[in-house]
Parts: sequence; structure tokens; C-alpha cells
Amino acid sequence: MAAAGGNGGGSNDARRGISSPRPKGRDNAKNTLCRNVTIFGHCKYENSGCAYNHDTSKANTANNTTKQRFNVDSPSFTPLQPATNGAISAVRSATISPKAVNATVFTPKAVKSLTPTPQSYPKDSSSDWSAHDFQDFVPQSYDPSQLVGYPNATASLINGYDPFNVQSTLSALPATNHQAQLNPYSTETSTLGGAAYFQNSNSFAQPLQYHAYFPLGPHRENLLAYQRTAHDFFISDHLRDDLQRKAEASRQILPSSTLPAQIEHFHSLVPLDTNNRPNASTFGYPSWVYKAVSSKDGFTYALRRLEGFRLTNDKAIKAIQPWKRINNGSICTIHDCFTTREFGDSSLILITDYHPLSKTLQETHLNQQGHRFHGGRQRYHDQSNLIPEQTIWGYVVQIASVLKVIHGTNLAARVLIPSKMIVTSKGRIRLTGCGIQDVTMYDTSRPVSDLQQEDLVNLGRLILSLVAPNHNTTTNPQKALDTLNRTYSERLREAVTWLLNPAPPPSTPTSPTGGAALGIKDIDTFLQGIAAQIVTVLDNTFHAEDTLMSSLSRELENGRLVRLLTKLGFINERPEYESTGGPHHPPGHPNHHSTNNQWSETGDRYYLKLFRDYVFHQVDSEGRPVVDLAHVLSCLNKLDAGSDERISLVSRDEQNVMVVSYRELKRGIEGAFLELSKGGGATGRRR
Ligand SMILES: Nc1ncnc2c1ncn2[C@@H]1O[C@H](COP(=O)(O)OP(=O)(O)OP(=O)(O)O)[C@@H](O)[C@H]1O
Repeated sequence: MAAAGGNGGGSNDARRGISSPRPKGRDNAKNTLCRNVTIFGHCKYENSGCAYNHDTSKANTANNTTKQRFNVDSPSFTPLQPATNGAISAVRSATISPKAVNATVFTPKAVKSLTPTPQSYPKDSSSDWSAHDFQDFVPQSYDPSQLVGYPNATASLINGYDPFNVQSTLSALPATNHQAQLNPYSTETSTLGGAAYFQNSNSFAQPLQYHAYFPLGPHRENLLAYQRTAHDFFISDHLRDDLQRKAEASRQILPSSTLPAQIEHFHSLVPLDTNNRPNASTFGYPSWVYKAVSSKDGFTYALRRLEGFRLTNDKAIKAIQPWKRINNGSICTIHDCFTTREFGDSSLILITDYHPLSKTLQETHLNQQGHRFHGGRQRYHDQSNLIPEQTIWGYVVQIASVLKVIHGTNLAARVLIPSKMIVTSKGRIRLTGCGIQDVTMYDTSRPVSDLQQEDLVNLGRLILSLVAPNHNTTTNPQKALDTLNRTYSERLREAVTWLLNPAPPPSTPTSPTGGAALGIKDIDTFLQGIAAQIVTVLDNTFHAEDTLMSSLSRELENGRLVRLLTKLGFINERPEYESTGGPHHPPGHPNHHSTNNQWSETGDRYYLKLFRDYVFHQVDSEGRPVVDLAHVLSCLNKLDAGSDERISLVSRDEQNVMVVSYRELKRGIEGAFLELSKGGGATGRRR
């Protein structure tokens, strides 16, 4: 019987459960067995007039059979359909030749223990045959014990399982899951048989193509599918520039500074104020801001100094304690507060997080227009200088969110003015002056509820100062509101009006923020009133996060390459090993080398040396250096992946050409690096 054909030309088809007619053998029917065998060793066309011999005993009469094949009485060809669950359909089972039961069962070499003993089936039981009664072709090196997720799978089912064949996978799933759509990338293990299939999905994981970058959007549109720009491999120039400038600012020092060398455990002070004018209007004392490095943890902090402050009550300094517990993204986290005489006076120092290159809201939006909060009356006609409403709402939502936390901790921000809010990145602001007045005005402190109400009014004024900078928002808020009315939405005007006005009595009917109808004026009510804007701001934040993740993913692969390059750098042409051919080990040590070969001229290291030339030192036909980033990235990625692709490495004297695969090179790197690591004594000696 032709079942053995599963091991020959039809094996692949059989493995995939595909049976395709092959008319090629038709004319040579006498000597050719049927190739239309299905996975069950049975020709599906046999009853439909298949031209081939289905048994060697029929071979001699094959010619007669073939002559009668096609005539008007021939039954039409109807391909058999596998049952929806992947098992053989009842129709097919019913048409299997009874002789099939005597067929020699194909036994793949690697599958021994799980191959069931062949059994005979009576003719009338043929309709009960099902997939698990027969063996499919199983690749020889395939280890059925690797099959996971089918704790109840029988050995015969395991034999017919091909993990890379979706149909096979589906057919192996429990019957209730057959109709379900299988998502091979889903990590959801609780539904649709996922629990069974992904229980230990690592067993079947195909080798990841680490050398193949998969760039995430946004993409340039005028490139062909295979083309990449160098920018596709790195974060955007704008973001890199921003981060590098921030890093540079963080590390900046003033070598010939007249500032104290050390304040407590903070050193390397650098002033951050952009002007030298002492301004006592905010805190009652001139305040200065410095960046300094902590010798305790090495991090950089911002020090706000209140010049000339004298502590009269020891308890006052403790008022900062609850502020240390405020954890919110829209405030500069407060770490410590103390007094010092290092500046030659008595100063109060507040330690907060440092955000490099930040500017205050005042500097960002108001200073360049010549305005100052609570300041003059310049005309402000240029509409293009208007802060977009979406930006304003972004600020409002951030401030409201931090106020919720502050008020929830029974504190009040007290300082909600543009010069005490820093913009740390696009659209991100943080409060900087909080907590100070709790210390400086400790003895004259007012009820917190009053201060919290004042926070809301101050927030309203802050918005007004941003949207109508040429009006004095303290003395004449109505004019500023009129300006707001002309240029911004009704919603913003309602919010500002609500913030500026005192809480209405409970009987007041409707109000913009709803809560006012109940006579409540607090930050929670305000947040409810601006819920729609919060959702919009949240969505914008999600988009910004997506963009950052996309940028981050580009750099993800580069970390791998740096590690690889580092290893290559460690290995290639080490001068200290030139006479020994390897790390120094004392005689008797298992790794002791008695040869005098040079380290980089022997073994795998020689390939690696030539590989380095191949990657970095190629020259074109005219001897000019090839400086091609794409070539370097491609080579290093293939090396990291251990690809089977081969490359020709040419010796420096051009007398030898070696063909090696990336896989061999990778193995060489691992081996050489391991050897180096073990020879730490020798390298340490050199250093
Ligand atoms: N935590 C911080 N991290 C980094 N820079 C900060 C921090 N706090 C403030 N700055 C920066 O320090 C500078 C001075 O801040 P400050 O609060 O004194 O503002 P100002 O405009 O000088 O206000 P004033 O006139 O009231 O002193 C600003 O440029 C501000 O961006």
C-alpha cells in the first residue's frame, strides 16, 4: 500500500494534512503507485476513478483501468472536505478501502514509545475511524514530549500534531474550542483554549528574528518597503537634543563660584535664577534657587533659599513634614528643609527635586510679552501670542490634580502664581513654592479651609493672568474676564468665574460646575465640573506617551548592539596576550597556554578580528573607506541573532578567504569572552 509514501515525495503534503492530485504519474501507471495518498494512507480519488494503482496486486491491470477512466459515466470529482474540527470527515472514512487496515504503519524514527501498536479494524467499523487511529508523518527530530497544553492528548494525537500547522493546532484543541478564532499572539490564557495552548508557549517559540528591526510608526511615506533611514534606528533628533541638553545642564558646575562650597551635604552649587534682582514679593524674603549635588546619594537637587529668614519657632520647620509625603506629578517633590548660615546670613533652605532647564510659567508665556503677573497694562493685540486653550486646560487639569492631593492632605498650596510653577517639558508644569509659607508664616497661620478656598481663587486668577496678561487680575478681574470671553470658550469662562466667586448659597439653582448648586466649593466639585476637559487632557497624554514609547522602542535594539560591540572591543587584538595567545594562567592551570601564538591570530579570535575588518574597515573598489551605518547595523544584528547566513572574511594579506556563518562568529565571541572573563587575573594584572 502506498502509505509508505508519507516518507517520500508526499511526506510534506501528508504532514500538513494536504492531499493534492499529481497527474504526472498517470501515464506510467504500471510502475507508479498512487501519490494521492492522504495522511491516512488512502487515496481520496480511489472511488472517484483515480488513475493510479492502489495496490501492487492491481498493477498489472492498471492499463485497462486507466482506459475506462474518463467517459460520460465517470463520476464527477468531488474533493473531500476535512471536517470543521480538523478530523477526517465521516464521508471520507466511509470510503476507505478495507485493505487499508492491513497497511504497514509508518513509524518515524524519532517516535518510538508513543507509537501505538497497529491494530486491525473490522470492515464495518470503518465509520468509527477517526484521526487518532492513524499516525501522521512526524519529523524525525521532533520530540513529541515537547507537546504542551494537551494534558489529555493521546499518544496517537501527539503523533499527528504539527505545532507550526494552524490546522493541526486547531484540530488538536479540545472540541469545544474548534470554532474559536485562535490568536497566536494572544497572552490571554483563560479563554478559547488559550490556557491549553500557551501554557508553556516557549517550547514552540520560533527563533526570534532579532536582527530584523521592526520600526514602529510614524513612518516616512516616500520610502520603499525595505528602505530605512538612519533616523529609524534612533530617537528623534529633537528628543535627543532635549535630553542631552538637560543632562548637560544637570552636570554643569561653576569652577570659580563665590557660593558656599557646601551646604549641609550639598555641594557644587549653581544659581538657577535668570536675573539678579532680589524679589521678596512672593515669600516676604528674597528667594534664590540653586542646583546642588547631594554627597549622600549623588543626585542633583534644587535648593530654594530664603535670604535673611530667622527661625523663631522650632516647630515651624516641622511644618514641612507633611509636604514630604505629597506624591504627585505636578509638584516638585519636597525632600528637606533646614536653616543655614553658610551664605553669611540666616537663610531658610528648601530642598526639592531638580528639573533641568525648566522655566517658570512666567518666563515661558508672560515675560517675552513684557508682562508681569499683577503687573502693567500693556496692550496685547497679537492673537498669535495667545496661549492655545488646550494648553490652558492642560495646566488647569494638572494644577487641579495636585490641589486635590494637597487639599486631601489637609494642606494648602498658598503659592499659585506663574513665577512659582515650572514648565519641565512641553505642557508639563510643577508647583515649586509650596510649603514655604507654612514655615515662614507658622505663627500667623490661618485656618486651612480658608487657605484652600484661597487656592481656588488663586487658580482662577492664574488662568486669567495667562489668558488676559495685560489686565490686573487682582484689582480688575472683570476686564480680564471680558478679554477671556472674547478669545476663549464659554466653558473656560464658566470655570474661571466659578473659581473667582465665593461659594453660592445652597439654594442657588444650576451652575456651571454642578456642585455649586449645593453650595459646595472645593477642588472635588471643580474636578467634576471640568471632567470633559480632563478626559481630553488624558487622551493627549496617552498620545504623548505613545510617541515616547515609539521613540524608546527605536533605542531598544541599540542597547543590544552596544553590549555586542563592548564584547568585541574586549576581545579584539588584546596587546597583553600577544605573546601567550590567551589570558595568562599559571602552568598547571587548565587554561594555561604553552603556545606562543598571538591571541588575535588564533582560533575563533582570528575570525573575529577579520569580522571586525569586514564590518568597519571595508573599502570600495577605489580603496576609499566604506562608511555605511546600515552595513554595520545589519552585520551586528545578524551576529547578535547568530544567523546562519555566511559571509566571506578575507585575511589582511588577501591570501585567504574564510567562509563563516554568523552563528559560528557568535559562538566564537561567546567562547572568547568567556575565556577572557575567566582570565580576570591576567587582565587585572595589566590594569
Ligand atoms: N525645582 C526646580 N528645578 C529646576 N529649576 C528650577 C526649580 N525651581 C525653580 N527653578 C528655576 O529657577 C529659576 C528661578 O526660580 P524662581 O522661583 O526664583 O523664579 P523667579 O522668576 O526668579 O521668581 P522670583 O522673582 O519670585 O524670585 C527659574 O528659572 C526656575 O525655572
